[in-house]
Amino acid sequence: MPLSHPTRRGETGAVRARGLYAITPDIADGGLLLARVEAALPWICWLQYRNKTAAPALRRAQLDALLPACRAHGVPLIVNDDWRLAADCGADGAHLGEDDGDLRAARAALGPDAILGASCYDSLALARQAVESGASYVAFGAFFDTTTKATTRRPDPAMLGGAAALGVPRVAIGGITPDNAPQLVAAGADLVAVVSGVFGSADPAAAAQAYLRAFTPGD
Ligand SMILES: Cc1ncc(COP(=O)(O)OP(=O)(O)O)c(N)n1
Ligand SMILES: Cc1nc(C(=O)O)sc1CCOP(=O)(O)O
Ligand SMILES: [Mg+2]
Repeated sequence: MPLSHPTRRGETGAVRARGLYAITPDIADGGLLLARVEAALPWICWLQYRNKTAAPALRRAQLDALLPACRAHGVPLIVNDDWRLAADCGADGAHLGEDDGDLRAARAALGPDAILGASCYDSLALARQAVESGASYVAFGAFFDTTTKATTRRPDPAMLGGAAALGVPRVAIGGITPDNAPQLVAAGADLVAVVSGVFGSADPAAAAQAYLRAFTPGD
C-alpha cells in the first residue's frame, strides 16, 4: 500500500509526502471521532485535527485520544490553527492560515523536524513567503465549492504546477471529491486535503481509498 505511507524524510530532511491528507470535522463525541479516524487511518498520509467549535479542554482531550492511534499507524498528526497546542500535546506539526500567527515563531517553537503547513489560498507570492518563513508544505484552495467553510478565493489548478519550484509538498483543498481529485494531482498536487468527502461518508475507509485512485491513474 505505498500510498498510505506517512511522511518520509529525504537526505535533505525535507518533508516528502503523497496521498490523502484527511482533516477532521467538528465532532464533539470523542469516541465517535476516534472511531471514524481509526477507520480512515490505514489509507491516509497525514491527519489534521481541525475543530472550530470545541472548547480548549475538549480539543486537548480529543488530540490526546487521536495521537496514539496516529502513532500506531505511522501517520503524522497536525494541529490546525494553534501551534502552541501542537507543541503541548506532542503532535507532529501545525497548520497556520493567515489569521493564525507567525510561521517563524511556530517553526522556532516546534523545531526543525515539525511539519508546518501554511494556507496560501490563491497566491504564489504567499507560498514563497511561507516557505521562506519555515513552512514545510503549502496549501492552495478552495479549488471547488465546499460547504465545510466559507471560502472566497478560487485558485486555478495551474497554480499547483507553478509552485513546484518551491520544493515542498503542494496541498490542494476545498470541495475535493474522488472525481475531481485526479485533475489536481495531474496539475501537481502532492496531497489532497479533504474533510467532508472522507468524514461525511458513512464509510470513511472506503471513501479514503477512493481518493487514492487519483494517485494511481490507470488502476
Ligand atoms: C491543509 C489545509 N489547507 C488549508 C486550511 C485552511 O486554513 P485556514 O485558512 O486557517 O482556515 P481554517 O481551516 O482554520 O478554518 C487548512 N486548515 N488545512
Ligand atoms: C478547511 C478548508 N480550507 C480551505 C481553503 O480554501 O483554505 S477549503 C476548506 C474546507 C475543506 O473541506 P471539504 O473537503 O469538506 O471541502
Ligand atoms: Mg486556520
